[in-house]
Amino acid sequence: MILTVDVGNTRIKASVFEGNTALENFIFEKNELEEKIQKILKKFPNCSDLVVASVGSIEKQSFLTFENQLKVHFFSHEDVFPFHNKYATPKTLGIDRMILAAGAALQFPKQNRLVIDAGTCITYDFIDENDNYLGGAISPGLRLRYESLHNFTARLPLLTLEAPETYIGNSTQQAIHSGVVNGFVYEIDGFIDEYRKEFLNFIIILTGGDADFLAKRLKNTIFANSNFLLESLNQTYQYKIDND
Ligand SMILES: Nc1ncnc2c1ncn2[C@@H]1O[C@H](COP(=O)(O)OP(=O)(O)OP(=O)(O)O)[C@@H](O)[C@H]1O
Ligand SMILES: CC(C)(CO)[C@@H](O)C(=O)NCCC(=O)O
Ligand SMILES: [K+]
Repeated sequence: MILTVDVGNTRIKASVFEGNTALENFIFEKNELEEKIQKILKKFPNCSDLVVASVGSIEKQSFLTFENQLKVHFFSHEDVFPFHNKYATPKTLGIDRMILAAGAALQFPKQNRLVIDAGTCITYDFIDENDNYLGGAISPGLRLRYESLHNFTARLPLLTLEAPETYIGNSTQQAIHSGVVNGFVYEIDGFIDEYRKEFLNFIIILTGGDADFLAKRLKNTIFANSNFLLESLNQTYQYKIDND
């Protein structure tokens, strides 16, 4: 059994895998890290490996306390990945994006893939059919858009996610919901259309905290898998073991 942990910029997600099957998923805050992991390990004492991808503020040292209980692997740029990295600054490429790209390459061999992660940030990652990682885009996620409108203006309230009634918002609240949610949807549909101009065929994987909300609003029909990063972490770890 493998315990995978994704330290994002907002919260931490974890999943226990038996082979390729996720047995249980967990979401918790950064200050609960040690307590929650101990709880998971108590519930699943057969966990032999703890595998971490962190883009958040939590460093490798925070996981070393578990080393007397199981094998700990903290993914870094030094690991082997199943793609050729064409990013001009490979050392600054987010480890979450590398894991997503690896998962896409391993799960969907020999085809073009676009991975869209709608989390704190929206990230777009393209891995072509020859397993070249080309790059993509980074933009603010849904909650970040609501927060930045409020934080950097005097008059805009902080709203929580709500589906706008129409694109013509007829009140401050509706105008903000339209700008944030419709802007988000148009952005993603627009990017997909742009990729379609250049690549005849590709599969799209949509993941992240806002994936389910998004999937039903996109013009393009896309299958959402909010557990894709943790699944990819599990698979990339198997790949690492087989190729080290
Ligand atoms: N309880 C929650 N707390 C925070 N965000 C939530 C929650 N439920 C849904 N969301 C949505 O999830 C998005 C954040 O996504 P996610 O939780 O995947 O981010 P994250 O943990 O920072 O991961 P990453 O850094 O990989 O994006 C927000 O835009 C928000 O709309
Ligand atoms: C873009 C985020 C914040 C998304 O989680 C993360 O992948 C990151 O910190 N990336 C570093 C910059 C880059 O990927 O080029
Ligand atoms: K993200």
